[in-house]
Amino acid sequence: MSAERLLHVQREGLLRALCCGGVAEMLESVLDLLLAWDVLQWEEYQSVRPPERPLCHSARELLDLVGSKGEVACGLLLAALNQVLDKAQKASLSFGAGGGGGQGVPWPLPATACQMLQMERPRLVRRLRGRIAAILQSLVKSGDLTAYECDEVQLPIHTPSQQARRLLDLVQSKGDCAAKTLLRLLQQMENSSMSEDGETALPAEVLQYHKKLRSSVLAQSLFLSTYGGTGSLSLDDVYTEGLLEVAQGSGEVPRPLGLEDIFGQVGTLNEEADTVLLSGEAGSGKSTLLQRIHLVWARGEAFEDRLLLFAFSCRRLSSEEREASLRELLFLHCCWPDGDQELIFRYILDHPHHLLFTFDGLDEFRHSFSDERRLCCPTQPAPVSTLLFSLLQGSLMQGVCKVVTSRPQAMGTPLRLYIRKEVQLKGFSPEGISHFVQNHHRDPGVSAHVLDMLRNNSALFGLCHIPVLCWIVSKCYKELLGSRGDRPRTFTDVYLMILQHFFQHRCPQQRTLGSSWETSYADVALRLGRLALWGLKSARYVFSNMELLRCSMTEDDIGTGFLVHSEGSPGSDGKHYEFLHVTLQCFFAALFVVLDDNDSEHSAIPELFNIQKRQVLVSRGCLGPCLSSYCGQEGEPKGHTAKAEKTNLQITATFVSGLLSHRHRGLLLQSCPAAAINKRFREVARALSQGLKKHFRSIPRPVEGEKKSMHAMPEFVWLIKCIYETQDASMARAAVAKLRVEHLKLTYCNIGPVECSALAYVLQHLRSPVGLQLDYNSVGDVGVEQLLPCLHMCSSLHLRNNNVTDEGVRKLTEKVVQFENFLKIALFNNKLTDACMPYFAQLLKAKQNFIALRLGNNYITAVGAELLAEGLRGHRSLQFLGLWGNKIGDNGVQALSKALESSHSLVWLSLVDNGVGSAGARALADLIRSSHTLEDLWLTKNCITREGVEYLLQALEVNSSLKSIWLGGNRLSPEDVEELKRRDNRLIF
Ligand SMILES: Nc1ncnc2c1ncn2[C@@H]1O[C@H](COP(=O)(O)OP(=O)(O)OP(=O)(O)O)[C@@H](O)[C@H]1O
Repeated sequence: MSAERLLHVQREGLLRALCCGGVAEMLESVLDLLLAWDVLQWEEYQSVRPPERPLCHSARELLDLVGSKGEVACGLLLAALNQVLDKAQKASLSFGAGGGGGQGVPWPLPATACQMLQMERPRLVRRLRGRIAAILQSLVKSGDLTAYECDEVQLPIHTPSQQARRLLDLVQSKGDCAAKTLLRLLQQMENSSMSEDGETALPAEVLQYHKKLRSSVLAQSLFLSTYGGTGSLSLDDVYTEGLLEVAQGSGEVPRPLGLEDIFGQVGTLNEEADTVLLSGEAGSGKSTLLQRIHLVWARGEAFEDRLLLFAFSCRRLSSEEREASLRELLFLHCCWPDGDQELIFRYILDHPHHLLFTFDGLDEFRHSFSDERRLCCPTQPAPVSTLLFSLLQGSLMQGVCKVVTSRPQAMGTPLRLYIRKEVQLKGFSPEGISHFVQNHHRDPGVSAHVLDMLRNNSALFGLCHIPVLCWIVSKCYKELLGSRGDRPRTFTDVYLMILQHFFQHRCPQQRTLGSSWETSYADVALRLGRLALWGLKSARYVFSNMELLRCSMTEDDIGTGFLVHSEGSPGSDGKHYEFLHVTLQCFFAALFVVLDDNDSEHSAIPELFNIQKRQVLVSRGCLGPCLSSYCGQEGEPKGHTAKAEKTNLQITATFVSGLLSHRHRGLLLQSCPAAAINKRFREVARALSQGLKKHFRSIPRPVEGEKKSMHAMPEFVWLIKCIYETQDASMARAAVAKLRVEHLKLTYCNIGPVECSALAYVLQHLRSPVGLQLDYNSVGDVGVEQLLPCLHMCSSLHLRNNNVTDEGVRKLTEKVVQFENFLKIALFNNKLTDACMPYFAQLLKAKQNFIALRLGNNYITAVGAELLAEGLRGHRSLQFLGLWGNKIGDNGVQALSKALESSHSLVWLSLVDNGVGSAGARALADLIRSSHTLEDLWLTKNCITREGVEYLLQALEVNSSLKSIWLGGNRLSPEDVEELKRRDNRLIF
């Protein structure tokens, strides 16, 4: 279709995209390109540009104007739109052949500096954005601009991009001399990486503000809040590096990152966006990591290019009900300037690249994201939600780096569009756990004891990968050492331990929780639980004194230690409190759901578990009536709808399952009648069974020739975790009794060791074996160990990208060697070395029905290949062997080929990117000669020369089963390739 026609038929969609969110930036960026490509003349540009006219008028006029200029102009407009619009906006539009972005057009070189300003306009706008004040100052000094013109350019109603455009227009109107000065100044600044202030020193007021901000951030970040502000444990003493990875989809292989990488290029998905998302499950350490960033910045140990750091808590921002401008937000919420406010704010606006904004806990922000209103003006008051979202998506303070933390599921698609990159926090590694415990217990005897105990209880060790649980376990080590009988292995077990710890701390003479529960603390737990649940259902995590009173909380209740002081929102009166950690709030909420007997007619359980009805729960469901009498009205600010955070409700439901389990019945029965407990347990069982059935019903019919497969969603994993908490084998058996699939896919489901324990607990009851695909998770060696109990029901195990090491392989192979059904392993992209090759060799020797071994992208060398060859020699069933991206070289290939010569089963062999040369090719030729089964041989990206290919060709003469040898990326000239292709079309380059 012609460009003219495309413009015509898509007019409505194009207008919508150009006016998206009522912000002019999209249209103005398109205009920049059209001006640069000479599609628009200067006068035409002036006549269509906003803000001289309403945005939609400008957009319509632009389409009309370009439409009247013919096919080429229309093509270039489409190309400009293709460059400027984001992925989601482009999804429903077509850009025709000009969609390449106008980059192939041979533009003449600019003859004058003014022409340069015009032709380079889009890039210059970007380059100027953070340097406007400095450039203006220099241009005034050089006499090219007046102070009045300077002020005009910098009017605060304009965004930095608009200011850059106004500056360019102004300088262009002054002529070539001014244009040359501007280009020179910009170049000088970039070359010397000078600050935006050019040669002028930082104003004294700004310096003073910087110092004040530093000391305030330092004071706030020195101690970990979990410790109830006791100040006894500084962040320095206890901080342990967590595992950080860039999210999938960035095209990069995940590798552990350091703090600096959060701000670097690695993993960038969207160059134009400024917001970095730091995501992780509950308690994985997001807030602590942010606190670490604050601390090292405040001490001047890192991120020195960020002069000012503004740290926000979304929890606190949530309770801000007044409208505020950006200026108020910065000064009131972060640090009040003692000096000239005007000057400091001006500095902030002019130096976006010197600022860092952090927003902790976006999942705790009570208001939904809305794209309807975007704010550009930094002095205009607006609801805090509008301010926050305008900052995150960049219409406000473009160019400022923002880091926002959130649980993964809480970050909806609309906001994800504005994410520069996502960095995932995966909790502690096994070494991290040891490090944390040693930091926590400076007495080496105690830490060794705790670690020993963890090593002997792998389910608990798995839980400790989540830092908040590691903290609880370390804190409650005495309770743990004293625990007899049932060893703690579930979330609920661990949280009951902290309950016991705090209550016992209040009343040391009572030795066990059992004896004190009913008499002393059941009422306290109920009051805390009521407050906790009320908070969760309306996404409240900070409570005023008044709210505590409404839930009948006493000073003594507060003294138990589960609530800690919180700052509340600025300007709010009286003391404020929050739970030690939000997961503890979930635990108390669960206690309330399980124990409260005031309203036995209305059980909260069905709603808590029912995913679809969950929004109802927030506004008017069963939890509403049973709580409102205690806590009064919701008190939502007008125009806002609060939303309960779904993962917190899921965590609460998980605890409800655990508390109702038979193991903890004794405890509950002291405060609640048995009939009520039994009824609630039945409700949980029903809800879980219905939830799973819903998943099973959604399994599509298998495509012909393919296995029946279920791609599980994170919600499925949550249901399985609830079943694990119940520790009820019959429930686990019933859960999968009707699951009839051959393949269970759980990729990208945030599966760590804890989830592995739960999966194994349930999947061991499957009726027939499944292929279990756990690619792209964080299973690790501990997770592998947790999976062992279900491997007899697995036909294959896929663990691509899961941090598995040789130790994990040892445990895995030792186990699966006994299982007849187990036929395939895929461990692409893990941390395997030569040391685990004897385990695979042994597996192959012992299992003569094994089919596929895929070990690509690990650290296997010739030594490992030789060890593996031991197992391959004489093996009778292996069909697929994948060693892509290792370093086995010629020697390794020689050993493998020799061992495989006797194989009557091998169909597919991959040795891509392994440093294989012609000697290796010669060895493979022998294998080809002897094999009657091999069909595909992958040798791409090696260093095979012409000589090596000749060996392969000779062997092909006597082999008719081989269908293809892939040879692209070897040491062959284009002429060689052409000739070789002709000699045998099974050679593919
Ligand atoms: N890197 C770390 N070093 C030491 N302790 C840590 C670390 N990360 C987390 N912790 C411990 O775990 C607790 C919970 O961590 P944090 O609050 O940072 O998790 P989170 O991911 O923000 O949780 P949520 O999503 O539930 O708010 C901390 O208070 C601290 O005790």
